[in-house]
Amino acid sequence: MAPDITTATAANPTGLAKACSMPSRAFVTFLAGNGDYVKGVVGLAKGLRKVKSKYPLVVAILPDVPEEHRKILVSQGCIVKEIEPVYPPENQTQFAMAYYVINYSKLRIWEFVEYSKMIYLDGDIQVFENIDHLFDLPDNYFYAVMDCFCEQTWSHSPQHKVGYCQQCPDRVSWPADFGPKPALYFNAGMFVYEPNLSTYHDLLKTLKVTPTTPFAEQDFLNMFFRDIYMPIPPVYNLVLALLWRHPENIEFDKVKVVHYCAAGSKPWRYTGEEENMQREDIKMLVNKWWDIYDDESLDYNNTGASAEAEQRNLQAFLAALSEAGGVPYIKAPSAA
Ligand SMILES: O=c1ccn([C@@H]2O[C@H](COP(=O)(O)OP(=O)(O)O)[C@@H](O)[C@H]2O)c(=O)[nH]1
Ligand SMILES: OC[C@H]1O[C@H](O[C@@H]2[C@@H](O)[C@H](O)[C@@H](O)[C@H](O)[C@@H]2O)[C@H](O)[C@@H](O)[C@H]1O
Ligand SMILES: [Mn+2]
Repeated sequence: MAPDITTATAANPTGLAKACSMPSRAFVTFLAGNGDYVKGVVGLAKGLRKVKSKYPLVVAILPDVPEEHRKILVSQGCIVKEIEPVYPPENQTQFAMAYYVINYSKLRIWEFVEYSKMIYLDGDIQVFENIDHLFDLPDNYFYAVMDCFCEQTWSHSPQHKVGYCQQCPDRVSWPADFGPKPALYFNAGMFVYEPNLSTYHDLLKTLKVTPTTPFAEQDFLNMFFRDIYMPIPPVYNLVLALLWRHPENIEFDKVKVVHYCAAGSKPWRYTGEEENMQREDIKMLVNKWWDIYDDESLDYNNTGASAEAEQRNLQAFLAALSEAGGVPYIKAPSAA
């Protein structure tokens, strides 16, 4: 019986991942608009290549991402998947940043069930050390790094008002008359998850009846996954504010993943004018991001990865064809 050869895609070049039920894994990020976040995604693609990750980068793009940006992403070896926007119920609240409304579209990545496990990374994240081992974390949990409530962006929240932060729960204890202490809360710029259709439909159904809140999909994901959320160390998602809010929680030299989410810290927009942006550690991290972005040796077409990928795909396809009773397949000697 010939294997069910599904449509070959960049992620599944021989269309055989399903037929061979290979557990496939990938990093995934999200890109919207025709602005400069595409630079963030290119930087991320090159950073993952620099750390020799075994897994591809999928980019979930909204329809408003222009063809020119899509071509750039494909030329950098990304697997580009267009998604439809997800809109929250009508907007009953002021988002911490007006553009956060588009971030609900991130929920579409639960539909990517051709992958058994994925690591989501914001486009303003850079991976400076290999984190492929996170794919081996036990299934059925939602792994992410705890956020911080100390920045002005949290001024709307009761915890900010009393000076409570989960990063240092003993500094100011949670007031008894505020009711139960809030559940641990993660930053949604990076998380390890398993795509799943029933979870996906449950997310969309629940969203329809959930009032919007200042941190948009991040608040929603924290509510939805609160029972299976498993905190992982901040080295996997350094929310920059921790450098000045909770330096005692950070071993700077051990940081593997940096999240350029503090105001003024997006490397491709960096001017150094905003608060904290003249710190030596911030300037060093912004330069490290640019070193990767500007490194042409990390471009997909310069790394031989593309030629290797083509050879691998051909071998896999011929093996499958042979298995399916097609042409006899004799493994070619490795070119190397
Ligand atoms: O105009 C935009 C705004 C956001 N994003 C994507 O949405 C993510 C979340 O937004 P952002 O990182 O700016 O939020 P922050 O982490 O800074 O709060 C970004 O990293 C991008 O991947 C995008 O592609 N275009
Ligand atoms: O749409 C809501 C966004 O909320 C989060 O960003 C915030 C949050 O981390 C605050 O705690 C920080 O103070 C702030 O700087 C930062 O921008 C996620 O990084 C982003 O991916 C996205 O979910
Ligand atoms: Mn971000």
